[in-house]
Amino acid sequence: MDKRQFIEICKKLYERKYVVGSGGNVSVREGNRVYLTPTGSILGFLKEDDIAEMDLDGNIIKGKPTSEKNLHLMIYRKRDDVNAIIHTHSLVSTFLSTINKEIDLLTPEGKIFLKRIGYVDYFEAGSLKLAEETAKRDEDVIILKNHGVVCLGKDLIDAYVKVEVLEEQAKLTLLKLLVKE
Ligand SMILES: C[C@H](O)[C@@H](O)[C@@H](O)C(=O)COP(=O)(O)O
Ligand SMILES: [Zn+2]
Repeated sequence: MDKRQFIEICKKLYERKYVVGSGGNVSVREGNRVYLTPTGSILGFLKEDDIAEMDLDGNIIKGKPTSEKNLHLMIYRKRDDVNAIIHTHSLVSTFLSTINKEIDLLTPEGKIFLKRIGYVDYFEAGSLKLAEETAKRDEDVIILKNHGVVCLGKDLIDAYVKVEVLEEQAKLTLLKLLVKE
């Protein structure tokens, strides 16, 4: 696992304000091992040695993994094609979920990179129910109502691009709502 890239991506998510404070979490799967951000960590300040480790059965090998570890593990167990998961609190993507507005895929970027968006009702952060309901979806981009987003990728870069393109499509959707015809 490329720990340098893992840390770099986490830093980018923080610097570009897809998360603030200790929000958000990231994981990468390699074989039976899953590498995750530690619970309560600030993604912009992580060091390689902070990265927690689990196996797909849920055994903790190193550190204190994210409180959303069950969400990450349940998705990996169901989706062999997914090797990276990014959960953020992207502002506009999350805001639109608070007013029950779906995100329109308004440009080729959205159609090409996001394809379909799934929606999950509000369930308590870190709960098994949130993990179960999110893992039920078959999209690669999932909105967690009144909470944030989850983007799945074949690798970390793939998941990261989805986070960025999703927030751009959310901003376009908001602008469209604000502009009176
Ligand atoms: C309230 C939590 O921050 C929740 O939003 C969780 O989903 C999150 O984003 C960060 O939790 P961890 O620090 O446990 O990864
Ligand atoms: Zn969260």
